[in-house]
Amino acid sequence: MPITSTDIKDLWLIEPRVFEDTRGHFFEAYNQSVFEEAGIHHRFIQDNQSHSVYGVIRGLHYQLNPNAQCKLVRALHGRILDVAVDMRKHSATYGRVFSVELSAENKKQLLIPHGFAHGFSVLSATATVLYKCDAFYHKESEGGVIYNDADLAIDWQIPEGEQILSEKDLVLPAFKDAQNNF
Ligand SMILES: Cc1cn([C@H]2C[C@H](O)[C@@H](COP(=O)(O)OP(=O)(O)O[C@H]3O[C@@H](C)C(=O)[C@@H](O)[C@H]3O)O2)c(=O)[nH]c1=O
Repeated sequence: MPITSTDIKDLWLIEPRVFEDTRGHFFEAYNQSVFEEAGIHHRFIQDNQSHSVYGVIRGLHYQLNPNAQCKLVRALHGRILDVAVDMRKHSATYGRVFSVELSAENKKQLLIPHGFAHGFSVLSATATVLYKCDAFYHKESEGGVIYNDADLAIDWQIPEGEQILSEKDLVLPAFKDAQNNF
């Protein structure tokens, strides 16, 4: 299960080793000891799953400290563009956007640490996304950044007229005004 660093500290890309045979395939979707060996120490305690149609953009979301969440994200079905934004004020990459396509086919996973906003867009007809979290959902700690923030300038790879967002996500603040205790 190769775990590779990205150009943002503590943000990791995981590509499981897939075993194919006449029956189909097998892979370890998560193995705590492999992560520990790579120096990544998180204890996942909640799994979330969502299903969305083409054009949906969910995000950008985070939970504030002390309820910040590390997330290990993958697509069980379909293709998504997964996006993480570094919100750690003292980080050398503060405000940097990282995006990667995660799909049922490429089986890639993104490990997003505390201090990041997270979102994704759905590139296929439908997509099912599963992410492990190391902290429980805490509604009062929820924070967010507007998906079309001018400074972040994220390309969600969905034409403007085809983007679908929740009412909640349409009124999130700009990156520079977002609540941030990271
Ligand atoms: C996130 C979450 C939501 N909910 C409830 C609240 C609400 O009624 C319903 C749908 O919630 P939302 O609209 O916030 O779902 P969604 O927009 O999919 O929110 C998620 O977006 C992605 C990008 C993330 O990174 C997640 O952390 C989470 O914020 O589910 C839970 O019960 N537990 C949870 O952990």
